Amino acid sequence: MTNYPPFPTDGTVAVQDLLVVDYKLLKEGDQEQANILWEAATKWGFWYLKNQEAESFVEPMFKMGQETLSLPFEEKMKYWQGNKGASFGYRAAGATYVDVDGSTDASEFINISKDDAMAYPRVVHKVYPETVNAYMKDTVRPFIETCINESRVIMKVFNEKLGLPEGTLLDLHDHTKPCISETRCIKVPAAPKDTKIALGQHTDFGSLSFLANRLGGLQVLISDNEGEQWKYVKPIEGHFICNIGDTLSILSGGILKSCTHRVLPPPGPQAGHERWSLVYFLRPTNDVYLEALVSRSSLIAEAVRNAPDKANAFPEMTAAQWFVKKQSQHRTDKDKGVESLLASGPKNFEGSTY
Ligand SMILES: O=C(O)CCC(=O)C(=O)O
Ligand SMILES: [Fe+2]
Repeated sequence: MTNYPPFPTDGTVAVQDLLVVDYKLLKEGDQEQANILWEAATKWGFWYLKNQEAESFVEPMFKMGQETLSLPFEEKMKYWQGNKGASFGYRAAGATYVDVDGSTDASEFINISKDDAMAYPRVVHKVYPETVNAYMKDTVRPFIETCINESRVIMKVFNEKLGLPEGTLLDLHDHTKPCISETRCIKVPAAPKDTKIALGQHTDFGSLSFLANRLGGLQVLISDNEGEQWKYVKPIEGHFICNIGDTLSILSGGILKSCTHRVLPPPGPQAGHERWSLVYFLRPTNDVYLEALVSRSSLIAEAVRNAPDKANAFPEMTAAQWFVKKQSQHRTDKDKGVESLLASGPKNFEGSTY
């Protein structure tokens, strides 16, 4: 991919240093790495994963994303994710509000379901553009499979540290069952006009996210003695940026942290470059009921006892139902049909006026 200018490390922007977990050692059972992972996941919910095994698929995944998102708008809208809570397929930039003043995001996605990639050419949920299908067997599927394998190593550590019966978290994320896990390739156009926020603040819905980005822009909301502060996360080549999402935080009674984050246009000398990022979102199987696993771990039971406000905040529905609810929030295209969106054209979706 392009040779980008460096991420600014001269103190002009606030940067959050994340702990680095060595995947290779973690997989071999190294206790020190397990402790680093646990510290990162319980304090901040974000960490770098080095020596991860999916790196050879990252560039081809970006190529797939570039070929797909450079298709004409009308063509991409044939694969629209819709506005009824589904996620798989194409999502135009500007689909969500990022501020109460009505400004919208500037990120365009192609989302590919884990179930569809695994079953390809059989269709489980959705059909995709030819530019995706051409990469399905040699790139998309092995990328997802590698992320799943890595998630299993990480989940085993969490399972043990949380004192859960063996295999509990793996069962709740059984990759052979239907679920809403997906991979996402994201484009933010070069210097979107006046855009201050490329992707609005959010927590990830699912359990674990594996993110590869080349340019800065990702910010995490950190609370410390000085209060709350947005800090950039510096992309490091070959490293995934991993984070905990809401469902794993709920299941663990809040012990594992789901950290709020957002994306700004790239900072400093990186400004004005088109920004690409890639994520695999590992989510629970559809039927998992979202509540803390208090009856299976005394540690989780204690955490919930100590934070009763959190205990009352459980969604009281399954992962699949809650996802539909979350996906429907803050949408700009709520009541619009595909015809009216096509008639407005992509201009309405480019950049924001915030
Ligand atoms: O593009 C990034 O760096 C982060 C994307 C993200 O947070 C998301 O898609 O949920
Ligand atoms: Fe996110």
